[in-house]
Order: sequence, then C-alpha cells, then structure tokens
Amino acid sequence: MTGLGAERIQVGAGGRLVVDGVDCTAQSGTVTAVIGPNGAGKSTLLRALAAVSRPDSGTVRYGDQDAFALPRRQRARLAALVEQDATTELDLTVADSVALGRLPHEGLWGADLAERDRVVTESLEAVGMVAFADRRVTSLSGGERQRALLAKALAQATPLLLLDEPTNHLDIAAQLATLALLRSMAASGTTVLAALHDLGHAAAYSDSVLVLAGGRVVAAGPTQEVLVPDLIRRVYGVDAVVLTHPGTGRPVLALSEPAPVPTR
Ligand SMILES: Nc1ncnc2c1ncn2[C@@H]1O[C@H](COP(=O)(O)OP(=O)(O)OP(=O)(O)O)[C@@H](O)[C@H]1O
Repeated sequence: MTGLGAERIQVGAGGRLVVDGVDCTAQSGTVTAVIGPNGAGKSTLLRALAAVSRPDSGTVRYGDQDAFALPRRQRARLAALVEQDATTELDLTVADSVALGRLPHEGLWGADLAERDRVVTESLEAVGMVAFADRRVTSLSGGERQRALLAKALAQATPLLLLDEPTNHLDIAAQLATLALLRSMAASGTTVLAALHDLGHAAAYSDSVLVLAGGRVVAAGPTQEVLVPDLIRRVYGVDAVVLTHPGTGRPVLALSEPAPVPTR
C-alpha cells in the first residue's frame, strides 16, 4: 500500500508561480479528484507529483520514500502518469506501445515475453481495446488513443496512478467505464489522482477532492464536504444544487449560470 504525500510544491513558469505552495495527500485505495478552472495548475501539479518534472521546491513522497531520490526505474514501478493529450512520435502498434509500460519491470537481460503479452492483453481488455492491438497508434481516433494511453499506464502496474483529464475525447459510455475502472483500481489498493473538469464526475466517483485556483489549494478533503454550492460558486462562478442519486446514494450536481442579480 503506497499513499502519496506532497508538501509546499512550487513551480514557476513564465516568470510567475503557477503552482504556489501546494500540500497534497492521497491515501492508498482512494480516488482523489484534482479540480479547478483552466490554468489553475492541475497539469503542472500532476507532473510534479508523478516526478515527471522536478518542482522548484517542495517534497513528494511515495509511501515513506522521497520520489526524487529514487532511481528512475524504481520510481516508474511506483507511479504512472497518463498525460493530457499526450502524443507519441513513435510509429508503434498499440500492443507495442502498451508493452512499453512493462519496461520498468523487465530485467536488463531480457523480458519474460509470455508475462509481457499477458499483461498487455489484460490492460487492453480493461479499456476495451483488444481489437486495436495491431493498429498503429498514429492511426487511432482521439478517444481510442486516450484508452491506449490508459492501457499503457495499467501495464505499468504501479500502486500510484495519476491521470490528467482521463475522460478527454471519450464518449459518455467510455467516460463512465474509465471512471468505474479507476474506482475498481482504488478498490484493489491503488492510489488514484485524476484531474477532472466534470464536477459531476468528481462528485460521483471520487473520495476526496483537491481544489486548485491560481496555483493554490482553495479546499481539500472528502468529496461530499468539499464539493458544496458555496465552494463551486466561489471557484467557478456558477450555481450548483447538490442532489442525491436515488440508486447510488452519491451526490449529483445540477449546475447553472448564476442567477442575475435583481435590479430595481
Ligand atoms: N511554459 C510556460 N510559460 C508560461 N506559462 C506557463 C507555462 N507552462 C504553463 N504555464 C501556465 O501555467 C498555468 C497552469 O497551467 P496548467 O496546465 O498546469 O493548468 P491546468 O489547471 O491544467 O489548466 P487546464 O484546465 O486548462 O488544462 C497556466 O496559466 C499556464 O498558462
């Protein structure tokens, strides 16, 4: 079981701090939604938490280990990042691209190819992409590519999974299937952090929410306590009514433009 902890993360870009002193914790076996308006710093924070780029200051821990002190290979066995709209220059088949996720687990003197094939197939099955195994990644549609990227991260089989808008480009059924997959990964102990734009998805699928605005944490904590109308209005300037789904008991958000202020 590996949770994630980060303290005082700062990242500068374009002469200003785009992530400004962010603290963040995520427990193993939970889904944390990272939300906030465009430009809030979500992608930048996720890249720092995944140790893909080193922040200007602050610490990131995987369990009790300093993420940046770990050798790259060991780090890649602990944390995977699905980046937003990641493109690949490599003209690989989907299966070969997903197999790249196995590299951190494979010995220097050759891989167990049967094990690699088994994990690649399982990962493609999990995202409904088995039929695309022999297709070139460059020939995929946006949604197919998004699912192939997720399969690669699944093949990496890390206890920490970070995703930047994983429902991008997906049709509604694929969005819900992806979110359900994240929940089932959390149920088997994975620590999941996902930047999400859809507050309804955050309400329905996350245990905790980290709300960013202007590079700072505006609120953090259990989803039902944090994702309340006052916070949503403050951060996004929209009105929200929180209902309860009759089937799941989870919160459902009805969002609308703010009502005009009455004039006399
Ligand atoms: N190289 C750069 N130079 C200048 N500003 C940058 C640079 N990289 C990122 N930024 C700025 O940092 C801020 C945070 O960007 P980031 O992509 O982390 O936001 P985000 O919350 O993921 O946004 P979105 O919801 O639009 O994807 C943005 O205002 C962005 O314009």
